Amino acid sequence: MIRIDRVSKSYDGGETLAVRDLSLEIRSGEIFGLLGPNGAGKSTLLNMLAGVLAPTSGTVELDGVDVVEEPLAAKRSLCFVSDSPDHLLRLKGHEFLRFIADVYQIPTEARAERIDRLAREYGMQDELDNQIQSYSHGMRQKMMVMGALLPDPAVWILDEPMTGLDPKASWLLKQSMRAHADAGKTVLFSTHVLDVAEKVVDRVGVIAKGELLFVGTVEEMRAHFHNSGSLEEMFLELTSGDSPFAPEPAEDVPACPSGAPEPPEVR
Ligand SMILES: Nc1ncnc2c1ncn2[C@@H]1O[C@H](COP(=O)(O)OP(=O)(O)OP(=O)(O)O)[C@@H](O)[C@H]1O
Repeated sequence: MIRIDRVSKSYDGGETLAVRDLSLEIRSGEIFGLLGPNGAGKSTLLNMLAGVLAPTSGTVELDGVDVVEEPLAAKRSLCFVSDSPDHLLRLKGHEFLRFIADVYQIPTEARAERIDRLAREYGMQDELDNQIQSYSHGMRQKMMVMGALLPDPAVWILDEPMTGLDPKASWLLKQSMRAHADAGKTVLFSTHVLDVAEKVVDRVGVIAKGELLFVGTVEEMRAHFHNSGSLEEMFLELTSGDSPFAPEPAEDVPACPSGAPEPPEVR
């Protein structure tokens, strides 16, 4: 489970407020999709959850462990795929995966079998002896995803994980996400690919200008908007400047359209 309590993050000495007083709980056993336009604050939020960035204020807990107060314990319970798969580029594929296995103390007997299985699944068997810097963008992304799948931690945080993956790898990743959540673990990912999100998520959160505008299932979103259309249509409606949910509304704009039922959680 991920608990985010009144988290804010500013950059440039407070000039840019990337995440604003955001609270959210993501449950064990669910796949949660974080959606939002460019610059909405998704990566900033995910980096704070992963302990890469410190919040300016507020707290984050992973399975009850505070990410700032107990960084090592928190990191042990999570794997993070960032949106720039450019880490440890000089390592060869198998060195990178062994490094991950060491960090997460995966027993020797299990690691060879898991690395072999992941490499076969993602079609990377012939690449493991090559340096990651020689990989294409999609191959780097596959390697980062394999690194996240290897330790099987309680929480997966994936920042735009489908970007650059070929259809088979993308399908495999979706299957793995479902299996992970069905095993009672937590999967949080951000994406711009709304038709993928619609198929895979249990709940979505829509963020714009650092604020959460909606949290709920796609069905709840449809009921709220009286819309039988796609997630994409509702997303565009929700994040358009005209939306009553758009951040920083004029003071006389109501929080909900009149006559519309209250959504499960609208912020
Ligand atoms: N290192 C940084 N220094 C200053 N401002 C930053 C930094 N990183 C992000 N920002 C700003 O914070 C805001 C949120 O950016 P963030 O990268 O979190 O958005 P995002 O939703 O992930 O965007 P995208 O979908 O384009 O990846 C933006 O206004 C961005 O310009």
